Amino acid sequence: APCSEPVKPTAPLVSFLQRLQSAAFATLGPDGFDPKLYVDIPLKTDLAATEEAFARLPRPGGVIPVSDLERFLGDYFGKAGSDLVHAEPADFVAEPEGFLPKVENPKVRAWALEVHSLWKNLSRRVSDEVRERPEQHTLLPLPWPVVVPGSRFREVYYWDSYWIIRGLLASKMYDTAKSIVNNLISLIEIYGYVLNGARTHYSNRSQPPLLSSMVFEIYMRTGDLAFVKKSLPSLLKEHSFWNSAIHKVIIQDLQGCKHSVSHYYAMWNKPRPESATIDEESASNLTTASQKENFYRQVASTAESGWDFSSRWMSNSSDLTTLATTSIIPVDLNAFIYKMELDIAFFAKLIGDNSTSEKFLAASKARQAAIKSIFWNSEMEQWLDYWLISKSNCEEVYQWEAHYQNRNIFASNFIPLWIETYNTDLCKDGTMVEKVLKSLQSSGLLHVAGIATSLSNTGQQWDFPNGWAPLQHMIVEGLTKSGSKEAKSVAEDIAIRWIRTNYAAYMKTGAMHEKYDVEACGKIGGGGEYKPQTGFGWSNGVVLAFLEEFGWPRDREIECQ
Ligand SMILES: OC[C@H]1O[C@H](O[C@H]2O[C@H](CO)[C@@H](O)[C@H](O)[C@H]2O)[C@H](O)[C@@H](O)[C@@H]1O
Repeated sequence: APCSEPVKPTAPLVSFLQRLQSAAFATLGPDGFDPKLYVDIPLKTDLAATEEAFARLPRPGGVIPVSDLERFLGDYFGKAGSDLVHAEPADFVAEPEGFLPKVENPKVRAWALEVHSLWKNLSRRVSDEVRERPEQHTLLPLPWPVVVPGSRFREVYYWDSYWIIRGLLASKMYDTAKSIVNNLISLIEIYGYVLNGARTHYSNRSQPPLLSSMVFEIYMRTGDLAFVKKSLPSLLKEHSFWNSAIHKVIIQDLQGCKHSVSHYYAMWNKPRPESATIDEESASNLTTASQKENFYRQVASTAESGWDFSSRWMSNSSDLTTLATTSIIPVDLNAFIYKMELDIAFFAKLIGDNSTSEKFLAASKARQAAIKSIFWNSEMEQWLDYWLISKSNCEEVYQWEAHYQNRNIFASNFIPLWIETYNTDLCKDGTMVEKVLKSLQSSGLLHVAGIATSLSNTGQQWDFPNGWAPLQHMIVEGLTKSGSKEAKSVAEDIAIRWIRTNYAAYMKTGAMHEKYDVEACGKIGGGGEYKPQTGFGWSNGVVLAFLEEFGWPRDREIECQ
């Protein structure tokens, strides 16, 4: 699914930069080579002149000599990242009034203030050059100030922005938080959805849809109704995108009820421009053009999931070419869309649009029923991804079968806990939340330094032993709000472990990291296709959000125990 296989056209600039990337790879070799750099660099002059100069470069034996390549890069390109200039956020103050009132321990408070000050390092605005000559940049000219994840991730990313905003709200930087949302809204106005990231070549896919959650959190802090009113039309467009032909699948359950659910599906069937040399190598053993096209679509669709890459999407966890993301109905994606529906119903009611509110309340009820029928596994007390197994590639209605639920354990199996009505419903059943909690406790995911992404050590970055800030946050917040005392205390324990590991790694390396290794306190994560990154937007956001929620008493040690 689906029957049509859409592909977004590539911008001529991206095609050229990809050729440059491939030539640079031939010159420099794989050691320390980051293909993303070549699609991030801005042109100094027009594309035609740059292409002509590129064609004139000497190529003895088919390879450009290092010195010629370096000279060409210096003459014709700006530095990667030079098109987003540092811009101190106007609402940043060194110690905001009311900042983390429950953090009493002086060491933790001093560190939290350092993490808070990292917003200055990560804040940027798009340079005037990009607005004047957009055709010379892959960077998109976002209108408002931005906050980037950090290091090689020099541009705005969609789902990262949710946890960046959670941190900004703890830092009382409400205007910066709103600018981020306004930028994402500007993307919906142009493309109809929020892009994976703010570069042209990310326009063939989105990322986990958390825009409504960003608006919700900002509204809860600021009470800004005009902001909600401005956001609502874009949220409606985004909802249509995630329920349009490419993302929608119908599954009929055992009672004969048909459920509409969503999956990830990128409009792309070629190597990802930011990782083309890697994707081509991964596909090198595939023999036919259609096998390669299918693989590239699976790769891009996995990038849309945010979990790039993981055994979660592979039928053979040691073979990346078995990625089957478009054939999987992910439990977390449907939980996010369920939340989007609840949020839209809430916002519409706030601004007096009752008919939209009722329509989305009905949509949320249907999604809630679908989540229960398709994903819930009463034996394991978890929500499991559902695999679409069928002979034909584009069935209209899939028949649900129990053995197509993926019984492997992933942190995503617990993400519905994050959606508040799930908590309410779980609690109605008294012991239900305790059962899900027990299932989490016996899952093998809980470790000394946080929640592992999965149980399989595949070398992929969204697998064991890596722990990611967003996953810790959603599960901890879900347990905290569940109404169960026991769940809240487990949540606090996970948050404490996570804060300690972030602190220890920061003291050792002087940086916040993109991911951590949950097997040991203070150990950073690894694996995957690029070097571990620092900065780092969502990790900073989650630490600040945890410290705001749980505080840190004066007499509790912050060092690894
Ligand atoms: O360059 C390779 C891939 O990198 C991104 O994915 C990873 O970083 C993102 C930014 O922090 C994060 O949102 C994502 O969950 C990570 O896996 C990018 O999103 C991919 O599209 C890209 O191919």
